[in-house]
Amino acid sequence: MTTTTTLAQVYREHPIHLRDIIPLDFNSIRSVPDSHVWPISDDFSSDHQLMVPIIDLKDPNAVKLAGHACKTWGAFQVINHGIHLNLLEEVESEARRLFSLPTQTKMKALREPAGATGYGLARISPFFPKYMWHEGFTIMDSPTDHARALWPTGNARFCDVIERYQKQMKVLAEKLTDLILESLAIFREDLNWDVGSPSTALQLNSYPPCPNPNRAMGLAPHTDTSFLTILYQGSISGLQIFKQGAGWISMLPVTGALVVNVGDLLHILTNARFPSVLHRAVLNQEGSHRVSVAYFYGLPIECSVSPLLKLLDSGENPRYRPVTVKEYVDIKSKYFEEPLTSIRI
Ligand SMILES: O=C(O)CCC(=O)C(=O)O
Ligand SMILES: [Fe+2]
Repeated sequence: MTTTTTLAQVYREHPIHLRDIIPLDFNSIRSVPDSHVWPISDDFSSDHQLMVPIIDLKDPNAVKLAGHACKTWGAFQVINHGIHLNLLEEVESEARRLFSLPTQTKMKALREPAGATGYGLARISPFFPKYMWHEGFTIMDSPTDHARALWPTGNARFCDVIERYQKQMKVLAEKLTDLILESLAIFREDLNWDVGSPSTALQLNSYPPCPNPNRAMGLAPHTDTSFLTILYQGSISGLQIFKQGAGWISMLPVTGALVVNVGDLLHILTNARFPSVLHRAVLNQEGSHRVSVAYFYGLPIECSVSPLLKLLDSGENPRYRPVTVKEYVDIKSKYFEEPLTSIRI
């Protein structure tokens, strides 16, 4: 008998303690509690002049530029991506509407300990000694169940915007995947991706105004478990990526642009030629409430991922053993720090 697993089912095997799910009641808090105080870091505000590439998808050189950006940065921003600014603004506004609900209402959609969707802290929280100044809302497939809990009498607008966004993100993620594969001279036929549909998730993030933004962390450094991630961050900065030799670089918001991050699965497939980018979100110094919307695009859960031999230089060995997406998500849920090391050959 074959059973098809879903991403949510993989997460079910890694229950999280409620204390690592329930966010702080940010509305009632006047100072940063010790549980949320991070060691002072002098690198929160990065003054590097380096600029992550902005790629125009209509540029005839887009393929080459995307390949170069993935290789040297593990990230880039895209413009002319085909998603209307209106829809980006609508999804941001729905996210703000959700996070502005009273705490008791948001708690009605709280993620369950063994759950994958709903309101709560980031999944990476248990791996850090301090809590983040963050609340999130995860959607997989249909948003309706949680939306009904949040707005029992009227949730059509939220669901409509989210569903339109999910649909368009999927189209864009596929377009970006084709672009990236083309930059590597890889054809879809070289891959074994026809074993199900892509595993995707939509993550709404909220970073409420913080009384002491230099002592708290928005979202701690991590790489995404996806193949690639498409992030809308509105007009408030906060996202930073780590670049070897340069340190933390701010990803400055560009009106209407979307951030594309290389995720772990693309990292494995390319034998680290396109490295998954370490990134974090720091808090806004001016006390603005920042929200962001991340679309994680992953490969089918049963798909086996390994470095493509076609990409290896002569004498270069594959660094990673083959893993299925399910197995990799499982490993990352257990060993947050070194998931890629644990599959090294
Ligand atoms: O809010 C941001 O800019 C980053 C969000 C992020 O990295 C994530 O949701 O995985
Ligand atoms: Fe991320």
